[in-house]
Amino acid sequence: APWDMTSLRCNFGAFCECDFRPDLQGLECDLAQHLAGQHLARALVVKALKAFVKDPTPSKPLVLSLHGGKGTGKSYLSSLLAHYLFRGGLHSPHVHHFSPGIHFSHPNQMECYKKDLKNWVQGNLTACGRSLFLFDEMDELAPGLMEVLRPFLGSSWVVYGTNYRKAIFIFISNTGSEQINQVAVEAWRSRREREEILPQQLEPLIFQAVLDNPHHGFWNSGIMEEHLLDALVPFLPLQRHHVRHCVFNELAQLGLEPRDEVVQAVLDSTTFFPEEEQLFSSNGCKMVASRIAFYL
Ligand SMILES: Nc1ncnc2c1ncn2[C@@H]1O[C@H](COP(=O)(O)OP(=O)(O)OP(=O)(O)O)[C@@H](O)[C@H]1O
Repeated sequence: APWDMTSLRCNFGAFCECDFRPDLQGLECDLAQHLAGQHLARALVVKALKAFVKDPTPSKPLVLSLHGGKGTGKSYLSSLLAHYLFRGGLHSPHVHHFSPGIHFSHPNQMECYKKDLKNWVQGNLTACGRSLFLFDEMDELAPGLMEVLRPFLGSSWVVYGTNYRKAIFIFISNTGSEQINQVAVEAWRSRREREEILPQQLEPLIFQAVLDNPHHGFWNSGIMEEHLLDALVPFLPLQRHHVRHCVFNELAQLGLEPRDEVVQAVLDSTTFFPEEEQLFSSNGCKMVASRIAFYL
């Protein structure tokens, strides 16, 4: 319709919430029930979101960087987040997902990518301040691209008529996973509970790992140095019982009862590290869905 009230209201950028419909209680419940073994990620993300959503005029966008090994739940948590924040979830027109292999695959086109990305982010923030930008596989991003994002992440940049400070940015990578895994292994060896691992213990390790990784998109971007990230969110390696939890989730999703032989078959085909103790799944829960499809 020519007088669609939502688009009319959205011209007044500062008041526009577009299809942003945060249900943080729903998110908390879902995470508590379904996200296995990530007490730190859960607490950090929920805390950051609560503060951000309740503030009608945030001083900067919410910027989260998720770190951890393969299949530990980074993408899974991101999709739940989109689901509980936006009507339409990942399919909302205000949720933008970037993958280097798909969107930035030709290194010789970097200048075009930079220009396009900047225009895309700016254009979408003009259309709706409540937008979510999700960047996958940050450690495979060509260097230089993230520089164009830097102005959007801080508190000083202004676009006329938009409130870009209401945006959410999420960056995902495996950078720091070795350090995180090492802490988890050491905790186990010194008989400390996994739940005793504190975010303060991991944060400086992840920070340094990003600074030291020339393949990470933040390399030389100034984003780390200027502390534009609101949280470095660690994902711990998953133990046997967490993988079991993933199998139960997956079976429930398919409308099936838990079955011991399926759980056992998935666990038997999972590899664990370290070599001696066989504590943590090498691929987290990544193979669970396809293995189940195979064993059913
Ligand atoms: N902690 C978890 N709790 C419950 N399910 C999980 C968890 N981790 C992974 N899964 C399941 O495994 C699938 C794959 O995990 P996901 O894509 O989130 O991994 P990732 O951390 O993003 O890995 P990668 O670094 O390889 O992209 C998810 O879709 C989910 O079904």
